[in-house]
Amino acid sequence: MTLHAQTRPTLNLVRLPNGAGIDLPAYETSGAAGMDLRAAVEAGQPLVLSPGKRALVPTGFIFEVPAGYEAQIRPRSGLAFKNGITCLNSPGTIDSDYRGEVKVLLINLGDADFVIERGMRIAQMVIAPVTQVSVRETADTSETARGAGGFGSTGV
Ligand SMILES: O=c1ccn([C@H]2C[C@H](O)[C@@H](COP(=O)(O)OP(=O)(O)OP(=O)(O)O)O2)c(=O)[nH]1
Ligand SMILES: [Mg+2]
Repeated sequence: MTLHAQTRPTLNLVRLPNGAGIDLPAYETSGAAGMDLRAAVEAGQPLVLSPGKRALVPTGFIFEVPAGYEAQIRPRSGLAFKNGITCLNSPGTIDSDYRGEVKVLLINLGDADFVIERGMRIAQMVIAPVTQVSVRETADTSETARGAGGFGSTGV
């Protein structure tokens, strides 16, 4: 089901000079969680990512993430599966008070050069609500059945 447009928060964005002609971030299907982001590398000067290398890829936009939300930059599964391309800091966090260009930190975990052309869809961005908490130091915690068990404590 498509979230009705009137109930959607608005993502204001500013196009930077290097973003000229780049498609706006968009949901590729009606129920998509993420909007695809495109590489704003220079036309005719593709970025070649060799195996094991990483690069900060510009998107050409400043996003004004609404207060109370964050933007998560996540890999595209197709690029990950076919080419070993992923976001090194996945999910990347775009703060609602960030006013710089959004960039995508890609790494090539595959075994071949990966060529990033201008306009290529390199990652996806999910807008998600966040909660900020007040921090209070206490002497002890409440007791639970789990206690300090973790990291496989419940078995396989
Ligand atoms: O994939 C990313 C991750 C972050 N950012 C931008 C937006 C974000 O709001 C800012 C800071 O990101 P983060 O908090 O993850 O990085 P940091 O290393 O903690 O830097 P800072 O000290 O600036 O917070 O950098 C991006 O453009 N792309
Ligand atoms: Mg930070």
